[in-house]
Order: sequence, then structure tokens, then C-alpha cells
Amino acid sequence: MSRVIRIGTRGSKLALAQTGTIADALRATGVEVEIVPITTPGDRSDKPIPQIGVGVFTSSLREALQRKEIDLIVHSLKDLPTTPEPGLVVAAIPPRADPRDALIARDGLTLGELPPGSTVGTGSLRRTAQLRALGLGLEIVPIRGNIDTRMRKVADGVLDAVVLARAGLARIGRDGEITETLDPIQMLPAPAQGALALECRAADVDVEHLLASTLDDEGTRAAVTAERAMMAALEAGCSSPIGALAEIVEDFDAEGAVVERISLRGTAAAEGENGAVDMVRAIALADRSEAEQLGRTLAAELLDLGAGALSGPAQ
Ligand SMILES: NCc1[nH]cc(CCC(=O)O)c1CC(=O)O
Repeated sequence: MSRVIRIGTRGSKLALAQTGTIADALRATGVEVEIVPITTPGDRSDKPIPQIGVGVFTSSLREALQRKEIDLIVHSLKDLPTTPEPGLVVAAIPPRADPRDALIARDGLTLGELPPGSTVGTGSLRRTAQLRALGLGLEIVPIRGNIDTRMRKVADGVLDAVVLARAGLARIGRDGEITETLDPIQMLPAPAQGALALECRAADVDVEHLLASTLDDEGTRAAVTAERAMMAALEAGCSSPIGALAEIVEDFDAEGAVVERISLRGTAAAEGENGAVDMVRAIALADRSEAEQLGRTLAAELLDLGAGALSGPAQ
């Protein structure tokens, strides 16, 4: 392609890192790439993320894309609302990084080693609800800010631990400080955590084709499709207390031949006794081609178990 592809990005270390990775991958295919920094209102606000609303970081970037000031956005797919944006298309979803959450605790401690009353920082309702459900007597402290700011609270002794996504830590080169990778049995990640979404204008067929043919990963796309279909069916926004993890697993068909299927685990908040938050959980399996339906089926099962009482766009 003779055109220069302009990638718009927020100025955070994480955004620059993931944009840089995609820029390198595109340059390796022989195209010329320019990186265009864009400041969003979300970067200027100190309010907790659940209060500033869904998609606050994405709207300024999308406006620049619609106005043709840039040609491509590299999103963290977990931060992207499930409603499609008219005129734009997610042209590629590259191979996913490790989707799990991680603990960074003082003195190399694991969750189980933190004494009751220990303070654990997170800004996420999903992480808060799942940490509480473990019944370890941890004190969950709401925090926000970028990854470095959150990590500093442990280094400075302000908090005993924080929980962050492995993928983000790896992208900024700080995964060496993880003291425990949380098993999805304890902590299901956010839908699409660890995955990137490459968005361009639907009318820009050259860029769309380049992205789709060089950077898309079908297995990742199937997994995140199932997770996001579950989220959409629960009408949950990106900051609602729900978690989901789909994995491609090997199974046997009726004749005993090995086939690949998708397994999807999900969790959502439900109202427990005395108004407490309970996390209900479910798992289901489907053919790879049925990712979307699998997500809806699991959502229906979670709703049957009482999910939804606390989930909703307002959270
Ligand atoms: N909500 C913030 C956010 N958006 C994307 C990531 C990095 C992980 C990813 O790309 O999924 C993070 C940080 C975190 O949750 O620890």
C-alpha cells in the first residue's frame, strides 16, 4: 500500500505500547505507519471510571477516525462497548495475550497468604465482587489511575496489594513484578481481556483488507465473540460486575474424532442475602461456529441463577 497508515492513540504508556506493537506488525508487512497522539476527556478526569461512563476513552479517538484525521485505532477490546459504531468496523482481532488477572502484593505474597484485613486496591466492580466472594476478609480499596500509579501504591506501602490484568502488565514490561497469577476459578477476567481490536472506517476497504488478511486471529475472535455476546445479553457495561472466559478446547464428536469446541465460563453479580453481592457462575460448551449463541445461552443460565440484579449500564 502506498498510503501512510495513521494510527491514533491515547498517550498512556499502555496505549502507546499496544499501538507500537501493531505499528511494528504493520511495518513488517511493508506499509508505512505514523502514530498520532490524541488526548481524551477520560485522561483529564480524576473521577472513578464507573462514574465517567462507558466508552469515555474511545469516543475522542473514534471522532478523529470518522473525521479521517487517523485511519486506525488499536483498542483494548475489553474497554470497547458491544454496540457497533456506525461507519466503523473492527477489521482484525490479533492473537490474544494472557487473559488472566494478576496480584501484585507486598513481600511477594499470594492472595492466600495475605492476612485478613489486608488492603487490596482495584477500581473494578468485577474484581471487587470476586475478591469479596473469596471470603478472605480482605479490605477492597477503590483506586484508579494508570498501571504505574496503581503499582506504586504497593511499592509505597499505601496498599498491601493491587489486582491488574496480566496483559497490560506484560505490554508495559512489568509482568516480572506479579506475585500471583489468579486462576480463573477464583477470578474470571473481563470479557475480551487481553485482546486488542483494530478499528478502521468501514469505507476504507484497503486498510480493512490489510488488517483482516494480516493480523486477525480466528480462535481469538471466536472466544471474544462468545464472551461479549454473554455480556451483551446480560445488558452489562464494561464496568459491571461480570466476568467471562472462553477457551478453545479439544473434545470428541459422536464418532470419537477430535474436534475443537469453545468452552465459556461466566460469572455475574446477583443479590444475595441481606442485600449482599453474590457471584453466580456457570459454564457451557459449544461448537466453534456457535460462539455468539453460546454467549447468549450462558447469559440465560446466569439470569436463571439470579444474575442481573446488580448488573446494568449505570454501574
Ligand atoms: N480497564 C483498563 C485496562 N484496559 C485494558 C487493560 C489491559 C488489559 C487488556 O488489554 O485487556 C487495562 C488495565 C487492567 O485492567 O489492568
